[in-house]
Amino acid sequence: MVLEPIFSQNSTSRGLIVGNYCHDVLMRDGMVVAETLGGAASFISVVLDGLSIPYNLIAKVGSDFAYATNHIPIVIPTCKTTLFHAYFDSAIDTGGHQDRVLKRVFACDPIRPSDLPETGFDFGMAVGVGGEILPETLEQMVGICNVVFVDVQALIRVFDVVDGTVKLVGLKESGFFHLLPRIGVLKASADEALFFDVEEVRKWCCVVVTHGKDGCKVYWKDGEIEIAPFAANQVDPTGAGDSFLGGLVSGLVHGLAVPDAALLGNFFGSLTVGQVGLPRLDLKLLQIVKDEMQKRKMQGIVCNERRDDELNFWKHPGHEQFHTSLSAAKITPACHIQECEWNLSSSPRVIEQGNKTNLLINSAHEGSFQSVHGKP
Ligand SMILES: Nc1ncnc2c1ncn2[C@@H]1O[C@H](COP(=O)(O)OP(=O)(O)O)[C@@H](O)[C@H]1O
Ligand SMILES: O=P([O-])([O-])O[C@@H]1[C@@H](O)[C@H](O)[C@@H](O)[C@H](O)[C@@H]1O
Repeated sequence: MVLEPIFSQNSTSRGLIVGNYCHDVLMRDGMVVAETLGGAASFISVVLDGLSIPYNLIAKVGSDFAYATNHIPIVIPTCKTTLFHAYFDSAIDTGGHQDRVLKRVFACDPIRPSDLPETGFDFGMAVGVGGEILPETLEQMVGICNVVFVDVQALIRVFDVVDGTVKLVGLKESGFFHLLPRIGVLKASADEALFFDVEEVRKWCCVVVTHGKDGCKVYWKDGEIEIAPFAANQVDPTGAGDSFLGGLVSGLVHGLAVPDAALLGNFFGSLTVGQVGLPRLDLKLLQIVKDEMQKRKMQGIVCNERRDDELNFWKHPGHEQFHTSLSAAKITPACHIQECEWNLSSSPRVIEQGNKTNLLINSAHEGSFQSVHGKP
């Protein structure tokens, strides 16, 4: 298992995030309800910035790119920014992603090995959304990063040639399969995990499967463990997995054991589904999270003091308390979690400009904001 190197790092570890930013347009029953900055790289940035983890980010966009971001992307003047249209159908609302049809409308340039810096990184994150990560790019990443985290969506998404509908192919057919023994963690949603054999892949790398409102499960060569979710009022599932990965990696970089880091992943995933687009993280909340992470270290659960990689996969005493403390942070009155009081089935239109979000209240929806409290 190639996870050990990250345990020997500390919060000054430098990461490399690779994946394009994109424009996301969310539609409900044929109507545009929100336009937001997207791309796994942008969701992950929010979490890493919030937890003060330094990183370089390689993303490409077109000259139409509409947002201000902390990390400036490479602008390709001859391309448009990758654009996704996500169609939600309120007639089949399962509270997750199953009701969504996702179409890639434009694809910006792929990220090639020559786009990556030559210097070494403590960790890398291969987090493409529109097919921009090539096998040779991932190969280069595993060469320059001590440990690489991969979102399987970067490897197995294919796009219908006529209308861009996102489909998935088996990991074996993806052209990336041979690289699995060289990566640290493969993250997949439950739907994506159907496209590879977890029992086979866990022999080569740690596999984390996310289960929406039910949390996640971590598999490694000799064991597996379920990690409890956090309650959330889901209004938009987009980017939950990306924020999850940001939380998981941040936890590991800060020296948490794998179950605690995965819990942090669940925490940021739950914050993301409560908002449309990128999560807006309250500074007070982030400070509480950092303090709680620090407490976990003080309890002696410091992975970078352990040389036994295997031990880092099991829950240590205090894990449940860590969950309780993070849950409490979400409902601390001082922390203004900006969860929306409406969901995509009955929502005002949200337009993000720069890094600000505007709600354009459509008069047809006035007075019809749908409370999502009590939704699964
Ligand atoms: N409705 C929800 N309530 C609470 N947490 C959620 C919810 N949906 C997602 N999450 C959190 O976000 C993580 C990723 O969500 P999931 O839907 O599994 O991934 P993806 O966004 O990649 O499809 C989950 O493991 C969970 O921790
Ligand atoms: O995780 P998920 O919601 O299936 O997939 C998402 C895409 O649909 C979206 O276009 C993009 O902005 C997100 O970063 C993420 O990749």
